[in-house]
Amino acid sequence: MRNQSDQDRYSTISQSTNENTLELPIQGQDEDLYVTDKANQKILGQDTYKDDKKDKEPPKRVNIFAQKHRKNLMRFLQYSWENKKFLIFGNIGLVITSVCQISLPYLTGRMVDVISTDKSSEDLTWLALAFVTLGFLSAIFSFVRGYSFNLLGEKVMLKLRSELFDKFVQKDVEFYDQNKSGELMSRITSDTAIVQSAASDSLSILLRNIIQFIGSFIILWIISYELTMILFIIVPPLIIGIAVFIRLFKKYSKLYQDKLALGNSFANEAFGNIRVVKSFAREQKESQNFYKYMQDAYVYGEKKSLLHGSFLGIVTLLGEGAILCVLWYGGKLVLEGKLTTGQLSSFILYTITLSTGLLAVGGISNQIITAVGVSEKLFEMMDVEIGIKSGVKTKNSLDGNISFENVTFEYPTKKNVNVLKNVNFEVKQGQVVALVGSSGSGKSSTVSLIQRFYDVNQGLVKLDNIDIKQYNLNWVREQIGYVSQEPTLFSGTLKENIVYGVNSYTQQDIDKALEMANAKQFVYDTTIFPDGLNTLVGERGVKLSGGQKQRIAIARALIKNPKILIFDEATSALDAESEYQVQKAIDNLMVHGQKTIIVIAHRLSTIKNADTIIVIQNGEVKEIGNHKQLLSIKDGFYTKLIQRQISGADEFDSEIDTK
Ligand SMILES: Nc1ncnc2c1ncn2[C@@H]1O[C@H](COP(=O)(O)OP(=O)(O)OP(=O)(O)O)[C@@H](O)[C@H]1O
Repeated sequence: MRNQSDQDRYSTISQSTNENTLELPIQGQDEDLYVTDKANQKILGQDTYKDDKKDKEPPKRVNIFAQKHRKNLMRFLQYSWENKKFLIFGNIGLVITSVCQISLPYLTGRMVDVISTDKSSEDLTWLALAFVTLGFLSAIFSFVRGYSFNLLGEKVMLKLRSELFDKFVQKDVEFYDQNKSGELMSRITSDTAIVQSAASDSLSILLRNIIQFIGSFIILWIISYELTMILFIIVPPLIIGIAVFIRLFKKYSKLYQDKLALGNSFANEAFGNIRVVKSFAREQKESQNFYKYMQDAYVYGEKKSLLHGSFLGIVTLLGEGAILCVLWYGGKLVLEGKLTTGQLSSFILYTITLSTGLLAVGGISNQIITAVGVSEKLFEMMDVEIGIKSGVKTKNSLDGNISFENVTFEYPTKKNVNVLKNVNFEVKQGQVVALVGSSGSGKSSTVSLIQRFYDVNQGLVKLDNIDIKQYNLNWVREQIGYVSQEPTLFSGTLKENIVYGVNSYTQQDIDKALEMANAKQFVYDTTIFPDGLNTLVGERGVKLSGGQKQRIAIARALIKNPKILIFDEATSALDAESEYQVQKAIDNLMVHGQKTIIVIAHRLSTIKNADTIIVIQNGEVKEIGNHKQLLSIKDGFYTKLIQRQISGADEFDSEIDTK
């Protein structure tokens, strides 16, 4: 039995994914089956992101003949056309193997006639030689086709994936406010794979099957129109049966995928929060819950199996019935001398080719339609315009003066909520400024504007008295060093993390940055890090303590020698020693006074040391001044804030000096 919280979590995930629909391509003949299976796997892989993003749209089926979709189809075919050599070779291989394969039933029929009627061993040898030649040709060109199309697919995927990453990584921060990283990841991995298979061989295979279908039909008609008429009686119910099966199979596949998606979502959450899982000793419970999700999927798996089995049974029955009818009626025609035994054999083989072609056309076209739908979303995201346009201005060096003039700002994802309202302040070069205010008052938003992650709605943000929009965007960001509250490192070595933002550096630069960040001692302490700078930090720097991470992040910001340094002081519990070490690093920098330093300050010691304190409440600047000046305002915001901190009795209580 699920307990209540499990049920809540279960139903939340259920609601989040049930809206998603998946289309499963049907299956056709050998290679088409392979392609279709690939597509299934890709669609299956996509579930991971479906869970990540509740409102992630499923791959859409679209009418590819509508002008918009045709344009889209042409756009992704463009990726194939860039590698036309492989496309052409693949298609040559495809056509030659198709011609060979379509000739084989005819040769088989001729051989039967030679054996049973002509009884000429010379003809038989020639026919056998022709058979072998076609077989060889077929094998060689199958290789050409397989190799070319697969390589083409890889090339398309390489281009598409790197292009997507490149486009995504350049988008505004706003883009990341709107799209979850899980979704972007799956766009790059799963969606591209779906598009790739359609862009490489699906269209060619579709074309080949259509040709084979029409070709077989014409040959059948030429061999015996009477017998072909018999097929007209059998084929329609077969097509209807297949259509019904596909419908049902899709329905259950979708439900199966949905259940799998729930399981994936659950597993993602469990692995992502593994520390919480362990600290509550929930491993077994999580395993049991995961099993339940899988069991739910299994129920539909069972239904699919039954359906699949029934389908095979019915198709076999109808197929064999068709062959029996052809044999019976065809046999009569042979006995009446209207048909040879060989022609009857060819007829049967062409009937098989015709039906597999029919199945494959359905499967592949479904796959292409799905791919066009997927690519539509991909291209749409790729084309999202970058709102933050770079200016052109740069300077030899920035002095570090910052000013906000009547700045009003709302987040693009939260229209009509002014996060900053008519904000005015000025920071002179080399000053240390503390931004203080209660949670949600707008401190981080202010520093986001200084880094031009967003543009203001009204007013101006100026650097050295010039509108920030006039500057080259990369140049502006190069002038600013930023250390976030919970600094994130990249997996790699300590050194790679420190030099992350600079193209050239010397060992002295690293050492200086480490020293200023108060990190040199621990980095070079071989009892802690035997590999020194070459120590691998693990994913997101998990192998480092909070304080160590913070100091490496400070060194990373300092090595580029920025004119403006922005700190978001950590509020999360660093142990006393780590906090002391980080604080020492910050104090070091504040003393230097060569940089403009903006600290989103939480600790009184930092606040007190600042030249200027800017008090922000509800997005408005309420007070500006130094510690003493602000404390002298009776009932002032700052005074109250400090008093609240004292009564809150957290980190300030031992240091507070309100005199
Ligand atoms: N990316 C965002 N998209 C939409 N709204 C946001 C975003 N970031 C912050 N906000 C909203 O803007 C307001 C100000 O947030 P901000 O992070 O600037 O506050 P803060 O003073 O830095 O808070 P804290 O001290 O808790 O970090 C809050 O109401 C917050 O919900």
